[in-house]
Amino acid sequence: MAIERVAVLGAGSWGTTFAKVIADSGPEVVLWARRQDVASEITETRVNSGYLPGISLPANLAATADAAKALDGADAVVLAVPSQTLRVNLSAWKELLPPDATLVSLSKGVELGTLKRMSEVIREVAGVDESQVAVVSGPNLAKEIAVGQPTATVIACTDHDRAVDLQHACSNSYFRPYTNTDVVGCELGGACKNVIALACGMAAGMGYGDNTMASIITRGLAETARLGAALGADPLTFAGLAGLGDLVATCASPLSRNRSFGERLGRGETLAQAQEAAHGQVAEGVKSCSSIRELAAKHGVDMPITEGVHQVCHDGLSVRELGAALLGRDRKHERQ
Ligand SMILES: NC(=O)c1ccc[n+]([C@@H]2O[C@H](COP(=O)([O-])OP(=O)(O)OC[C@H]3O[C@@H](n4cnc5c(N)ncnc54)[C@H](O)[C@@H]3O)[C@@H](O)[C@H]2O)c1
Ligand SMILES: O=P(O)(O)OC[C@H](O)CO
Repeated sequence: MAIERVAVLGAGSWGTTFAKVIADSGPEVVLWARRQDVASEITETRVNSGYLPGISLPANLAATADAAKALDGADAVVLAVPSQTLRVNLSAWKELLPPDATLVSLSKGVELGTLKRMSEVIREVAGVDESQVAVVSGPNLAKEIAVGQPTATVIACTDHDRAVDLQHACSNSYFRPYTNTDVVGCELGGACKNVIALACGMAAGMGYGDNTMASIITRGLAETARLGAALGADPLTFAGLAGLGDLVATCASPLSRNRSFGERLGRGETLAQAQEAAHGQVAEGVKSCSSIRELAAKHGVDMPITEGVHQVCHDGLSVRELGAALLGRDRKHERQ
């Protein structure tokens, strides 16, 4: 089914950027903003200055603070809120969802408490089959895409035809989406890389260079792939855009909120100071390190970097102690 009208719920960095990507690809887009002043600013000036200063949004992108208006007649509903808030937000929108619309998750995280992936939360709250839920994940730093820098991504859905419809709706001269049916692998790649980026940031903040970075990225990918194997993901997904691609972009970029957050901790700032510097924007890994750690324990998977990041963020371990703990572990084979 051709997608002609899309609702994007969440007007933060990625929600606003992805709304622009779709509008630049052809469909009509209505962007829902939690705050009326953000919706009004976009309507009146075509700019969301709080999240994407200087970026002019296209004419086929409308904004509203009324979710019913955004959702009316939508062929696809894109969910662009922080992962730990998805359940509450979606519960409020549930009765307004058009029955056959593709529900698309942009959020990268694992829910605290339930240990569910975002597509699982969507299925549960909206009461839909897995074939109706898609996930977008890849090396997608919003600020680069907003200025039209070339980027690829993955649209994962167990229903390949639905993924292809969505692929058509967001393909343009600067954005190239690939499809994949491995929803589990794509979601785990997106959630876990935030935690690994925190660790890379900590190392950078301590003054360590590229060898340390590459070591954390590679061993971070190894532990992500181990969790994926336990949860039935396709191992090859982790060598793709939603695995290695996103991991490299997030761990290396000063634009990443997770990496920047970790860097502040590495320089000796407290969690509260790093949180204040984020100006209300989410560094998803700070919460997801706990849910991913718990998910790994539940499945008997060893994730030492995730464990260490959790201890730094929530148990008072210092970044120096984390480095020593990781290097002091038992020696082992690379593929264990
Ligand atoms: N920014 C990026 O480059 C990027 C890229 C890919 C994926 N993501 C993922 O997309 C999701 C959204 O990220 P973002 O960058 O748009 O985040 P953001 O912090 O920039 O914006 C979050 C948006 O959600 C809204 N929101 C609704 N309910 C909320 C609540 N209870 N608490 C806080 N905000 C609430 C906010 O008003 C805001 O519009 C995250 O899971 C993130 O990991 C982000
Ligand atoms: O800014 P971050 O760390 O949330 O990362 C943004 C995107 O997920 C990169 O793909």
